[in-house]
Amino acid sequence: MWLWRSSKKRSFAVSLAKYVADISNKFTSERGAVTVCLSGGSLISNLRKLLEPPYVDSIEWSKWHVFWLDERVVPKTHEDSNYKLAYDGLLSKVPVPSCNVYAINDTLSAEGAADDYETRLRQLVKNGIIASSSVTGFPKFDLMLLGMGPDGHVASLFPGHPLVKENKRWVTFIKDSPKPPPERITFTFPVINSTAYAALVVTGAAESVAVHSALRGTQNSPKLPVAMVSPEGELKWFLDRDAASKL
Ligand SMILES: O=C(O)[C@H](O)[C@@H](O)[C@H](O)[C@H](O)COP(=O)(O)O
Repeated sequence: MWLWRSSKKRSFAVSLAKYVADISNKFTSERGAVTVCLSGGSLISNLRKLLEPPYVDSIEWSKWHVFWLDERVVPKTHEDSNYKLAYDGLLSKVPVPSCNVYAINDTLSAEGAADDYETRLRQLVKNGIIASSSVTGFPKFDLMLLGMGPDGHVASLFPGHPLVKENKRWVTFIKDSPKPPPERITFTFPVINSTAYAALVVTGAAESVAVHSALRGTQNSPKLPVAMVSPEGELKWFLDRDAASKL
């Protein structure tokens, strides 16, 4: 595990952009594609430096395949949509082919959208776009960019919710999310923990208690979802000064 903490907002976003660009370049040169999973929340604005030189020019955007770790079950045009957030803030500004952007089917119910997303992922594993973990048999994405909520949730896996224990499905759904809106789909922990690279990108003082619990907690501390992120590959934390203030 690797931890990056910042005292300046600017260098935080630059370090994150460099990390994403380096991983992108590694996979696009090694296998001609990179699979990148996004979250909602503050992540997209934290990726803002990707839109500036040298990163914007060094990344082979045409080889990006973009997925969502979790998505709210709302139309793609809705203000709550994680797709819309990423499209407006990042994807509309870089040349990722639209056929490589895997949004949920927003005409389906939560259950239907989760089933449909999993089916599409299975097809992409068959086609070799998404790698497969020889250790777990679950899909092995190249890079997952995770946010974390003040309660320690990641993706739409919330503390104390039975979904944190799901160990068969790749994608599942929740209809009682404590963070609105209530209906979402989410990757499960076996998928998150099969990834090659994972970054936990956390900003803000409200998150500092959960950051402390995950990184410095004792055996008696409650096991937050964020503390269950334990990828097959490499995990890096990117913390701004406020999020790291209790460490
Ligand atoms: O759809 C969502 O709600 C997000 O994907 C969610 O899991 C997010 O990553 C965290 O809640 C952190 O959000 P902030 O970065 O805004 O704290």
